Amino acid sequence: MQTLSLDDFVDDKPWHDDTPLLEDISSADLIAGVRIQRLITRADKRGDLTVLISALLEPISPPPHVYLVSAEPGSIRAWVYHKRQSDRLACTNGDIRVVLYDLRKDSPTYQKLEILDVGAANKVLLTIPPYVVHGVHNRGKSTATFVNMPTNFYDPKNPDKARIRFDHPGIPYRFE
Ligand SMILES: Cc1cn([C@H]2C[C@H](O)[C@@H](COP(=O)(O)OP(=O)(O)O[C@H]3O[C@@H](C)C(=O)[C@@H](O)[C@H]3O)O2)c(=O)[nH]c1=O
Repeated sequence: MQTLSLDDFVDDKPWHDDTPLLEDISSADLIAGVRIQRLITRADKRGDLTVLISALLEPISPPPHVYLVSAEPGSIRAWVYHKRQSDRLACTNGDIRVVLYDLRKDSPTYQKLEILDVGAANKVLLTIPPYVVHGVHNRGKSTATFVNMPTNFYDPKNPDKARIRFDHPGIPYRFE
């Protein structure tokens, strides 16, 4: 049997398909600075692959920190905002509602509420800029996961996270 060498491997051929990678889901009335990009899943008989973020088509701020959140059915993570980082939530499974609220007094969308239902039926990369208040609710009957690829690393000695209770009356949304 001839000894296998690296040269015996065959390089993948270039390929292209018409499904745009990370296409913006245009919604003119989004809260200022929020971005929603559609995630594309490519499947084959072995399973599937979904690109969560890529610098292929445009420069990105490379994520210095990436983590996976598992949300139990009915669980609520709200309300939070970050002062220095943008969150980049890749939601690809489950039935997740992300609620955004703009309390930036100088924002053109000040006091705008945004309700986004994402996950298996609407796979997205959601970019949430600093100071935009957000909450995440797993409305499904099974555990859901999402990946966060924030623009800053998380420092336990100086967590960049400000919170208020999920049912604060100052935010015009009730998690049910
Ligand atoms: C963010 C983070 C938290 N942790 C720890 C802190 C804590 O013990 C546990 C859970 O962290 P938190 O309570 O901050 O995570 P949580 O409040 O569940 O926040 C998550 O939910 C959504 C709404 C977000 O906006 C993200 O910030 C995401 O971190 O994990 C890390 O070890 N590394 C990290 O990068």
